[in-house]
Amino acid sequence: MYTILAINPGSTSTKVAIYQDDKAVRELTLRHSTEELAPFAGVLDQFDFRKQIILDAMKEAGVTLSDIDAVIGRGGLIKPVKSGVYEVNETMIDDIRHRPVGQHASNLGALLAYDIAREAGAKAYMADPVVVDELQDVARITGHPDIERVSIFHALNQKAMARAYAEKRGVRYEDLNLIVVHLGGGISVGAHRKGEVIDVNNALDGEGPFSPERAGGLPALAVAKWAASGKYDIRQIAKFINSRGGFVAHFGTNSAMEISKRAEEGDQRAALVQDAMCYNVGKAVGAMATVLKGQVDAIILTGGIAHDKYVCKYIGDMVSFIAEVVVMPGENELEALAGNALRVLEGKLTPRVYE
Ligand SMILES: Nc1ncnc2c1ncn2[C@@H]1O[C@H](COP(=O)(O)OP(=O)(O)OP(=O)(O)O)[C@@H](O)[C@H]1O
Ligand SMILES: CCCC(=O)O
Repeated sequence: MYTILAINPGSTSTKVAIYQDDKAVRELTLRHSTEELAPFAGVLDQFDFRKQIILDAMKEAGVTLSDIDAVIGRGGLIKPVKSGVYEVNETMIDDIRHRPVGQHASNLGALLAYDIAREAGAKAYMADPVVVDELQDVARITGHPDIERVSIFHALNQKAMARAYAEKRGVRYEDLNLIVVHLGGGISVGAHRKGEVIDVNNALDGEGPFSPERAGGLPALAVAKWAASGKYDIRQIAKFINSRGGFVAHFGTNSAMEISKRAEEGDQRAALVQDAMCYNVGKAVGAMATVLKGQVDAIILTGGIAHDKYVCKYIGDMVSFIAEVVVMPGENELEALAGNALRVLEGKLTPRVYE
């Protein structure tokens, strides 16, 4: 029997699981409020804070470091890579520490996995990091040659949910066209054509719908004027876009659950902004339906906010004319991570090498 530690640092949460073969013996989701994360200047400064949560979860489960056979983390902003499982190596750690493509909680996934695996004398892996890149060429081009679109999205959960949906229907993921909408701290809407995400909004850097923490697409000239105003430096502007935008900017909270509650209780501003988020998601789904030329087998709504019936109905009302809307709330990330590590340990899968 193999013992696997799976680590998923999300933008608003830390999720940890301990698996013995394919059975979860402990699963923990700890949500982090905007105030709790505010003292940390950058994501990497949260290393000790997040590591302690993981060590506590292990202690509660009665699992010691020497029990661990593999550690697998949700991976971060490294160079664009193919979908798959990667062994965490020094090159990857060096890129995350010194040349990250940006700030994202999942940057901690590989670092924490590597650190804990080293202490446990085991190997560390990551699977389907947020930089999985399967964009079709035409989707990379923008209206200026200096700026190319890049693929940054919830690759692990989007693919895990798409595969789970295909399995439920008794077909192969590679035989379906799907639009997968991840509704989390960030929101990504991906066009999956026969197993490849040929277009998706860069969910971190100001594309697509706004979300609890991200500003989403903003008018470019307005942002340029903001930058030229001298009121903010580039780090502050980056934060407005990718961690202190959306609900955080409007209301000071990253909790979609709280905004939903406020809207239900009659707060009209909360209701309008919540509707605007849903409206933008609906529009993004419409765009991805055209990417798939209308040949869409299903639209999958997933992530933490997909628990919210109002949000799912709003989006569903806008897009159900395209295809069946399937709600798969939460995420399959820990299970997907642990399953990948198990296949490596059993010798059924050879991890890719990050260069
Ligand atoms: N039952 C629920 N109803 C409504 N919203 C919910 C519910 N549960 C969680 N959420 C909201 O979902 C959001 C977090 O979703 P999720 O856990 O998928 O994100 P994350 O993993 O922290 O970040 P990301 O997925 O962007 O990496 C929060 O805003 C939270 O308030
Ligand atoms: C997964 C990267 C995008 C985001 O968190 O918004």
